[in-house]
Amino acid sequence: MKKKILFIINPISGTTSKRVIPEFITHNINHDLFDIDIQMTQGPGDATSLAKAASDRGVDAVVAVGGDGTVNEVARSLVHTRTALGIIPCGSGNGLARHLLIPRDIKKSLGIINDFVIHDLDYCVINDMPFFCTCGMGFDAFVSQKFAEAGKRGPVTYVQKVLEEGLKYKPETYILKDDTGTQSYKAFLITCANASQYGNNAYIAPQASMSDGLMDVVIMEPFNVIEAPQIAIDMFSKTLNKSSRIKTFRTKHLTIHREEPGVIHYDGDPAMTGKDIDVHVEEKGIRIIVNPNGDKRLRSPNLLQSSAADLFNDLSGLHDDLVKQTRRGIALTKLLQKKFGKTINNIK
Ligand SMILES: Nc1ncnc2c1ncn2[C@@H]1O[C@H](COP(=O)(O)OP(=O)(O)OP(=O)(O)O)[C@@H](O)[C@H]1O
Repeated sequence: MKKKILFIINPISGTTSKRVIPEFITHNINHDLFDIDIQMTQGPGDATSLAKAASDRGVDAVVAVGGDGTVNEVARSLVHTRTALGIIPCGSGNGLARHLLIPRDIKKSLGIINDFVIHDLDYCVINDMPFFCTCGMGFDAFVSQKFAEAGKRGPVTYVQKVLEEGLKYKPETYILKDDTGTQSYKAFLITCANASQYGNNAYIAPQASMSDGLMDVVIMEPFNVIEAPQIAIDMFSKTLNKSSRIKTFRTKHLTIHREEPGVIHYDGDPAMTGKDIDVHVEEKGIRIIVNPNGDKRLRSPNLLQSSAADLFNDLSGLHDDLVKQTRRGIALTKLLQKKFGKTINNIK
């Protein structure tokens, strides 16, 4: 018997027109294996209700044709059901698709749907909001809010926003609690990562896995202007875990307390929360059509990237030591000046 697939297209995702996509899907899907239906969303939230109705009537897979926002809207209706999530990446960031090594070439990503290899993978929940890629608070949530307000789409706008706002952003203090204990951090941002990247190959948690039952918690501590470019380079070279300004650990369940209520993001969409935030993993809670030929080594840094990151972080450590020693030197000089000043005054 043929399997049933519903394709849900978000016409405003990404920067290119989706007009020809229905025809493209109809031409390239394997009609010997699948009966398909294609629907366009009319507005935000539409993908969630369309996917829920499809899952309720026993459709085998719902394919999100869009970016991480569309994937999130579809996937939240499919968790803990038999209906699998498929992705044709057409957004601006495509974080989950990139993590899963699903190509942005529509013909190739349709080939993956035709292969129909399904894995049970993890997803996470922040308060009561499911996310599949990353959630966060601090600077990344602030940027996602600015991005949503800007109303424009595309990576150039996003980078422009990051650069404009990054210079003004003030770190906050967060108290993190998991089964190993409680720790307080002053942080520029905190990300909980189910998958490895924000999108656009910005790897916030290069070693995150969607099949380990754990999330990677990434704490980015405040950094100075000299360190900022290297942090950006590390993010795009998959070597952020080597940075001295990054603390990471893995857990199943985390609570976070911050001084004031504020904005968080889940899969790039902003939302307001109170001072207390709860994040947990739902192990193997969603079925996803994966790329059976994806080369996982592509998620690791190459030798050059890895060595460059090691070298910079050694230099950065040296710089910190020098700063500390200079501070100690200044303090010692002041002390000596005080002592000698007194002695000289006494001699006088
Ligand atoms: N027909 C529609 N008109 C307006 N907005 C829509 C429509 N359908 C869906 N949306 C909203 O569009 C938003 C953006 O979609 P999506 O995240 O898929 O694209 P993107 O932002 O370009 O990609 P990415 O998240 O990968 O950067 C979603 O949050 C969704 O709620």
